[in-house]
Amino acid sequence: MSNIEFPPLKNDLILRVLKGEKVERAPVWCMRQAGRYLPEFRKIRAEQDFFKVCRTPELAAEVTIQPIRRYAGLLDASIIFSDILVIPQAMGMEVLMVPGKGPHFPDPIVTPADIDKLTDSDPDYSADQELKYVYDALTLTRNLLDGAVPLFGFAGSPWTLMAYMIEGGGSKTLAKAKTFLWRHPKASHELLTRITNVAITYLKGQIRAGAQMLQLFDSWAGELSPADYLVFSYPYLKRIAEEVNLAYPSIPLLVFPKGVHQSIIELYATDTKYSAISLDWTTDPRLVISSISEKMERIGKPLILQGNLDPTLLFADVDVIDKRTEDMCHSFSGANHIANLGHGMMPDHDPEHLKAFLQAVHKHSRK
Ligand SMILES: Cc1c2[nH]c(c1CCC(=O)O)Cc1[nH]c(c(CCC(=O)O)c1C)Cc1[nH]c(c(CCC(=O)O)c1C)Cc1[nH]c(c(C)c1CCC(=O)O)C2
Repeated sequence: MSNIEFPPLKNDLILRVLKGEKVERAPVWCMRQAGRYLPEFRKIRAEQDFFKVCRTPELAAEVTIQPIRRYAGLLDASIIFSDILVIPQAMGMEVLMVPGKGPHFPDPIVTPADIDKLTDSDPDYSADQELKYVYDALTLTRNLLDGAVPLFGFAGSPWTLMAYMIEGGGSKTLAKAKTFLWRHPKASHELLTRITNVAITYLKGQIRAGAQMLQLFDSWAGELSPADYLVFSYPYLKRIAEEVNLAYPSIPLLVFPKGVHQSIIELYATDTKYSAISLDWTTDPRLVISSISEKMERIGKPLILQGNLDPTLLFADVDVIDKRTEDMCHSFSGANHIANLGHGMMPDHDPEHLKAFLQAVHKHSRK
């Protein structure tokens, strides 16, 4: 935990759920809750480059707190405004955020020799130094939150980051990244190991700076077959949880392996140090709960699941949002539940519809 003294926490609902406690209602937050669907965010982005916001603690803190302010009393967690791609940047790669298009790497990894250009193998390399601006943003944000809600830190999974570093941006098929795996398995494992090492340092640094929980985003998990996932992604995420948990056993770790199969979700629940697993909307929580709750009881670990409303449901009418959120909350009964969307907020979502979702969770998840 952090040695810094912070304002006392006023809402610890999500932290109690993550300890396995039974609580009065499901805590709720949303992936990408700070973002372009909020006019107050667009106002800042109209004047500032995306990574400038990430690198300026005052701006990152302001944008992190915007949804907490707007939805006062309705959100139960904040997540530091940053991006998973700060790790590739911290390893020496250039990443631009192109308006309307998303992330762009002008000089992606094409051959195994390109891995040698990454800076993390330099003798005087320090991931903590490269990423200090995120630590500063976390410390400032935690102070400015004044204990309203706990603060998440996060990182991308090694596989998802490797895929971006090779694709050079978004992709429909990940053909380049996967071709690299098949052609260069040894270099792939070297790259994954190096990203893992930086991620572990980075996540521990986020805890020292004030992060109270951490989420690992494996957004491109579902692009790998279950067998390949067990070779190229799962072992690295497992190791991250082991090493962070060893250093800071009281900090809860969450993992979002988007699009994976049931068998992988079960492995995360039973065989890793992750406290909670975030489900996307294509997974039926009832199936996860019915197939593993007995085993979880035997091993003495609570089953804690996060999710999983289809984000496009926020485009529906508010009465539909209310009903579908009620169904969603019920589908998690039998597990400790953290309500969330099954993926992030979208730029054209209506802020009032997010409010309807948050209110519906408060209404329908009461025990
Ligand atoms: C894959 C991924 C990225 N970034 C992230 C992921 C994992 C989660 C997921 O799968 O969505 C994680 C992320 N990105 C951002 C956050 C901030 C915290 C929060 O959740 O509110 C978090 C946790 C801000 C952001 N990251 C980005 C934005 C929008 C960019 C802008 O302001 O112009 C925000 C608010 C940009 C980004 N960053 C990334 C992409 C693909 C894009 C473009 C998407 C788009 O344009 O909507 C990479």
